[in-house]
Amino acid sequence: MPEAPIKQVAAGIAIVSGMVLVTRRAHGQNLAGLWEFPGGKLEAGETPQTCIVRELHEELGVGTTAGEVLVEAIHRYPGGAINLIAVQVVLDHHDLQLSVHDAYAWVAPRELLTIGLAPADVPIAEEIIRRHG
Ligand SMILES: Nc1nc2c([nH]c(=O)n2[C@@H]2O[C@H](COP(=O)(O)OP(=O)(O)OP(=O)(O)O)[C@@H](O)[C@H]2O)c(=O)[nH]1
Repeated sequence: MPEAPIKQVAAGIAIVSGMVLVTRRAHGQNLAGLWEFPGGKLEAGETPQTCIVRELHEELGVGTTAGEVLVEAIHRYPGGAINLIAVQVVLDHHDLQLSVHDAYAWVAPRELLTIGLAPADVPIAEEIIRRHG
């Protein structure tokens, strides 16, 4: 069988006072209980930046200014591969309204590897630690 194409996924990296925003995948979702950087799959015609602005509005009820791509990393899950594109973001405010996740947290960069991140996120966390840890 031909391999499915790699899904392009944008993830927002928001850092405020040295702390990084992470969100927890809710019960019933793929990878439930694991922490991730909020975001989602690119739709046709989207850049990582336009995608992350749309996703953070949908998922957290917040406007965002999207900046540079920090790093991207391909990860192969049993169901197919994703290319996780970490986009630096500045949130308009920090009063977040969750709609698809069941929790959010601000964590120190070096804590990222201890909280139970989705496996695809580990190289992203390592890059954040290199730059901000
Ligand atoms: N947004 C986001 N998704 C991630 C991260 N790490 C990671 O493995 N993923 C995976 O990338 C995909 C993102 O798609 P999505 O946010 O649109 O989620 P979804 O549950 O609708 O996806 P699905 O079609 O796989 O069920 C999911 O399969 C999710 O598990 C991350 O840090 N942020």
